[in-house]
Amino acid sequence: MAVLVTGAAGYIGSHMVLELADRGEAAVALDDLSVGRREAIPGATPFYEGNAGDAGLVARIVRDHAVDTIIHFAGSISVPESVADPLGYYLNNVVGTRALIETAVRQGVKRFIFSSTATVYGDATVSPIPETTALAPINPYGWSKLMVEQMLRDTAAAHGLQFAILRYFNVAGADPLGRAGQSTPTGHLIKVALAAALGRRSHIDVFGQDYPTPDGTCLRDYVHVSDLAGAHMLALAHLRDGGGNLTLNCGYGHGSSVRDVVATVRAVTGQAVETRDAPRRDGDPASLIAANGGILALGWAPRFDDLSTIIRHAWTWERRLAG
Ligand SMILES: NC(=O)c1ccc[n+]([C@@H]2O[C@H](COP(=O)([O-])OP(=O)(O)OC[C@H]3O[C@@H](n4cnc5c(N)ncnc54)[C@H](O)[C@@H]3O)[C@@H](O)[C@H]2O)c1
Ligand SMILES: O=c1ccn([C@@H]2O[C@H](COP(=O)(O)OP(=O)(O)O[C@H]3O[C@H](CO)[C@@H](O)[C@H](O)[C@H]3O)[C@@H](O)[C@H]2O)c(=O)[nH]1
Repeated sequence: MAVLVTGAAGYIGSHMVLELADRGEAAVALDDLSVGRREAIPGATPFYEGNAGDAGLVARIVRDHAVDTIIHFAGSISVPESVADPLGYYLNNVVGTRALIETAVRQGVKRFIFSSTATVYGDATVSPIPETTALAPINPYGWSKLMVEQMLRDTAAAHGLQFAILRYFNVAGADPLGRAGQSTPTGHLIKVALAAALGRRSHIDVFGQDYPTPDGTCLRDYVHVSDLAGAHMLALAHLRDGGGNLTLNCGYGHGSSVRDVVATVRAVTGQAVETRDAPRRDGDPASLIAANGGILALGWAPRFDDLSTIIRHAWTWERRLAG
């Protein structure tokens, strides 16, 4: 039996493929390479280039590799881009995923693990945010993820598909052994700040300085990508053992501000990173910090819960990419 990883050539998917290989699991990789890079997938892992919403292709992969679990990372991921292009986001994230879930059901796939996001909480009024908090996204990206969550619950009730919905907070860092990292283009804060440290940007913009947070900039719960891959393995083991369906936050339970991140980037890299105050960015909630009792109860024991370590691993990767 094999695990199909969609979006496997992307940032988190490529770390998941490594984690599965490290644990001796059979994995198959699918990515349309719209953003991801073929080189991100280890040569030994079977790779298919195509769309996760292509029912014919996915059915063939499921049959040829005896896929019993799909871990679905493929999707469009940028909050500001979703504000500018909502229909593109609903097409890729909702319409495409609907087709994938239907193929899973038709082909008898047992389990589906879905990349959701803290963005489903919108401007949450509690911190840290428990999974039971009212869901009220404030941007199309968050809505697209929430729609898929609902589809999964309804499909599970009707057809018995097992699911784990994992709501990631801000994923960051890189494989500690240097085998993978964030190669896909992104406006994520740590990537942008490291580009400035490398001299590839003159400065970084700080979007908004008047949020209701201790230093006026947004708070985020930065979670190491390898710890996140580990959380998926726990969810998979739980479902395999016949455990109930899961909806769980994945974060460490504490936040860092934009200014904290910049200060840590300066400390880790030894470079002066210039910041410029800029207006708020559309669709940004002030604070997103996980209540993580659920994933901890599953046995999650994070290894890299430290912003300096996260940034150090990312810095090692960025310097390697820069050649
Ligand atoms: N990075 C984060 O902080 C974060 C936080 C919360 C949730 N997520 C979710 O995690 C998942 C992975 O995110 P990432 O950071 O690795 O993004 P990424 O852009 O690096 O990877 C996504 C991959 O999916 C591929 N892809 C996109 N649409 C596709 C399609 N229709 N068919 C096949 N392949 C397709 C892209 O080529 C890319 O390789 C996404 O679903 C994202 O919404 C990410
Ligand atoms: O050049 C920059 C880039 C970002 N920020 C700020 O830094 C914070 C983090 O932004 P970013 O790294 O872009 O991540 P988010 O917008 O928080 O979204 C990420 O984290 C979400 C979960 O919390 C995921 O759902 C998304 O896919 C993922 O992009 C926000 O306050 C931004 O306004 C800046 O000030 N300057």
